[in-house]
Amino acid sequence: MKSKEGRLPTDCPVEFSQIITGFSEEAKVHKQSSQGKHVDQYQTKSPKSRSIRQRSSSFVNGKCKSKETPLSENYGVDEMNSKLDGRNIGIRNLPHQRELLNAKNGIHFTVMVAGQSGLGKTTFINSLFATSLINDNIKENRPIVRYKNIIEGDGTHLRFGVIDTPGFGNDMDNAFTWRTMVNYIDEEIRSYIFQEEQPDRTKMIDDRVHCCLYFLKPSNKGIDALDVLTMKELARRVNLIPIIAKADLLTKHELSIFKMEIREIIRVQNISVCCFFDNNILDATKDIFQKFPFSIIASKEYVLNKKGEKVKGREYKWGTVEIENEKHCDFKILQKILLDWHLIDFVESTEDYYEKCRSEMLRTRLLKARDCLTTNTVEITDEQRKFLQEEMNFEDIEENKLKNYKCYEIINKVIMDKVATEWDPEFITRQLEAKKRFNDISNQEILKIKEWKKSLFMKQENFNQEIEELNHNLENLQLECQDLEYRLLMDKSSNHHSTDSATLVNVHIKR
Ligand SMILES: Nc1nc2c(ncn2[C@@H]2O[C@H](COP(=O)(O)OP(=O)(O)OP(=O)(O)O)[C@@H](O)[C@H]2O)c(=O)[nH]1
Repeated sequence: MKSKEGRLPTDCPVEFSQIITGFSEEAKVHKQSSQGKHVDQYQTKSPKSRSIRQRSSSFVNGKCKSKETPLSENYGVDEMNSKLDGRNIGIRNLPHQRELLNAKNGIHFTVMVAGQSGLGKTTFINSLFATSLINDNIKENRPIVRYKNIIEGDGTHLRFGVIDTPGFGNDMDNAFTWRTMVNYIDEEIRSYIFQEEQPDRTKMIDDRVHCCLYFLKPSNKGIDALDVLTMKELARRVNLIPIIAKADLLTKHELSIFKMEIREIIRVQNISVCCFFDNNILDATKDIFQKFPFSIIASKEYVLNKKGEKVKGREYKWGTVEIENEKHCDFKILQKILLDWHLIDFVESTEDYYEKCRSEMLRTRLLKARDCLTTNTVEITDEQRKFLQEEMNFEDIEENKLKNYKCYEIINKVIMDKVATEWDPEFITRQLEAKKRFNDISNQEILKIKEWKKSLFMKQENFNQEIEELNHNLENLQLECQDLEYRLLMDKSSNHHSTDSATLVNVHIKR
């Protein structure tokens, strides 16, 4: 085995090769059989490799199709199988061909580690891959950090990616912290959909997340609301595996009570965790379900166990815990699930989810193209408008057949990225909050204006009253004036009259 790319030291994969023994042994089988010698897939020397092979081909889309029965028996077409040059041909050989194809193409597997800061995500990943993939001394100050590596062996390769979410939940306001992870998962799916539309698909980058390990605080006080909300959102998009971190901080009794509590919260909150462990599958995995949620102890230190062996673990005054001891924690079983038993299931189920997203996305692009005719949110040319009006039938989009591609061309990645931002719950909530704040402020201002108007009206009324009083006074004064004038006239006229009569008297006397 050799390693390229990433930070994995070249000597480390020796341990890693032990972890993925099944993977490399399968690769050996592929090599031998491709050289012309038939190797019965159910008769390989390693019983472990045999069980892996049986399980891998048993699971399709997360459901059990057939357990150990060869495909040909299922279909009753044994007669269709014949031998040519010592090699099986026909339907019996199809699963083998499929495995050859997988080995040739290699497997992409990306796991995200989420959960609140300081729960041992980095330590766990380094323990899981038995290497220092993530350098915990130089932690990057970004919410999402991606680590990539390739393990090659016997003609096949496993490209694995790890997405770390350092510092999750450290913000003052964590209401939308989960969006960073969810946006990342959505963006990778969206990017892959658009990459598939490119003419050259050989250089496609597949960064889709296949599984998310969610680290829960070891406590006997339930789960934080932030964890419940984040798990709910993640579980809608990815295979979610909740795990109890730092299980060495709980006693056996506390751990079993906490496990029951988590199971109950997950049930009540309707969080759809990874479905490979449900009860319609093999007994071995049924047993795994009893262990769910897995309790993990991680460590980068080596300690001496009771037998004096050097093992990865943690040392306490009361004793030593070994991370790979199944009696101490579920580390080993989780490692087998991730890198061995269910590796193919994770990839297959992600493909299923991807297909749903892809068809949903294409449908959305058609609807968005239809909206171009009624709204002007997307700028289109006159020619495009004419095409949408005359050539497209938006009532029955299936009828348009290949004409739909013109709509996909109009509603491109740039537009869909904008749509994704507009549909972002954080954006919508912030927008609603801003609208509410605006309404509150404008209501307050309207109230102020109303009061101001009211006081103006009152003032105006007072002024009017004053004016009325003044007018009234004026009128009275005018009346008084008139009266006085009249009296004056009267006085004058009476004086005049008396003067006239006095003059008359004088005239008479003179005569
Ligand atoms: N007791 C105990 N301590 C652990 C365990 N796993 C990790 N630690 C310790 O917890 C501390 C934090 O571990 P990290 O791996 O850096 O935690 P993290 O989740 O990656 O932290 P962030 O990157 O800040 O999100 C380190 O001192 C580890 O040694 C465990 O299983 N048990």
